[in-house]
Amino acid sequence: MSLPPVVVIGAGLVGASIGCALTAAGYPVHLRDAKISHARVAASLGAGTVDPPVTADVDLVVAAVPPVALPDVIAHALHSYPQATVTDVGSVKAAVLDTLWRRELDLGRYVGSHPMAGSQYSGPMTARADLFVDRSWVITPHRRSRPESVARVSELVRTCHAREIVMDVEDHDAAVARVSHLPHLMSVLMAGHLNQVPENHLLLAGQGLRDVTRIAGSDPGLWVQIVAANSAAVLPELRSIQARLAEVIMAIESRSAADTLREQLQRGVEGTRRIPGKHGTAPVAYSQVVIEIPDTPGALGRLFADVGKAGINVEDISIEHDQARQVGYLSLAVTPEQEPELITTMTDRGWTVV
Ligand SMILES: NC(=O)c1ccc[n+]([C@@H]2O[C@H](COP(=O)([O-])OP(=O)(O)OC[C@H]3O[C@@H](n4cnc5c(N)ncnc54)[C@H](O)[C@@H]3O)[C@@H](O)[C@H]2O)c1
Ligand SMILES: O=C(O)C(=O)C[C@]1(C(=O)O)C=C[C@@H](O)C=C1
Repeated sequence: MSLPPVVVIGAGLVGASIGCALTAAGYPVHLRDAKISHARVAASLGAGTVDPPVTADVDLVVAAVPPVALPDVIAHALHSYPQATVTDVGSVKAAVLDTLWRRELDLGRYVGSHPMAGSQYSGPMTARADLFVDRSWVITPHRRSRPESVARVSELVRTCHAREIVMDVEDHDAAVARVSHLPHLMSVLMAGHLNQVPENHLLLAGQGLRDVTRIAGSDPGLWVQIVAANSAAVLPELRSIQARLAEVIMAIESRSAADTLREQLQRGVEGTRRIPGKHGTAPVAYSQVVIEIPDTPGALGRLFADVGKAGINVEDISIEHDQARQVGYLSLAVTPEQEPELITTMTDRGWTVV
């Protein structure tokens, strides 16, 4: 039996990634975007088709547009696809729902959601079918959401191989202020500070700086909307960090305050340990295997092929470029048990393990 059509409105990073995951699972996906070129690029990458669907057959609409456009797009979708459950993937939930309530719409078929996966990139070119694999995906039903619509969004989450978490909108917004929006602003402040660092000092940048600034490369147009929509939850978090920063400054200023500084550093260690592992389980300490790769076309592909042949499950990767030599360093995170096998396999295949 063929699966019912899904419409994805907004064929950017998140929308096109959902389109790719649904297409891979056999769903016919119809892509819509204010920029037809985005929908076409997404279609060419396997996210669906730009052809219009038969409206009455559509059973799910996913709104993946920037936060300010969400209320209009959701309201329009509820009207245009009368049989469909409508969900959105916006990063902030309460403001959108409040706007929809004020319009006095029948919201029974609307259930908000938010995949906790993305990147610093925008647009369909950066879409990936596996973006949501093992990531949390929050579903935020409201008091009028129909159970069958909630179930339809759950199925979307499962199809994208994500891990469902159900929350109400206020709790969701408080949580993302802490684990997404505040970290984003911290990264932005750190990266912005680099504008006053001379170039010869930047040459010394290692992985630490890259780790804390990656997300600062995100689209400011999107993030100004996210922070504005969640300002009530973000402000107390910022104030709390402001107080901690003042404590750190005082501790460093006053030579006798080493204990205060140590306390802050220890709090940091404890905080990192509280971040759950990939599957929502206790965090796992992975081993990092660093492999030197020549800066030549195809080198990365060959390396991944060799890792694949070894049958080793890589949990995370990062690449650092050597500023002076034409090489890069690929860091592969694997379980401590797999580390010796990976090192042996890669060395046998002629790679330099650093
Ligand atoms: N970027 C992330 O990491 C991330 C992660 C999870 C959720 N989100 C949320 O997902 C949504 C989309 O973010 P993104 O990163 O994919 O952005 P994006 O810029 O990559 O894609 C947004 C797409 O929506 C299109 N669009 C804009 N207004 C439209 C309208 N009125 N009608 C139809 N199409 C329209 C744009 O042309 C673009 O193709 C946002 O609400 C964001 O909060 C983002
Ligand atoms: O990994 C990243 O690049 C992200 O920042 C993704 C991230 C996050 O903070 O986790 C950013 C905003 C979204 O609303 C959801 C996910």
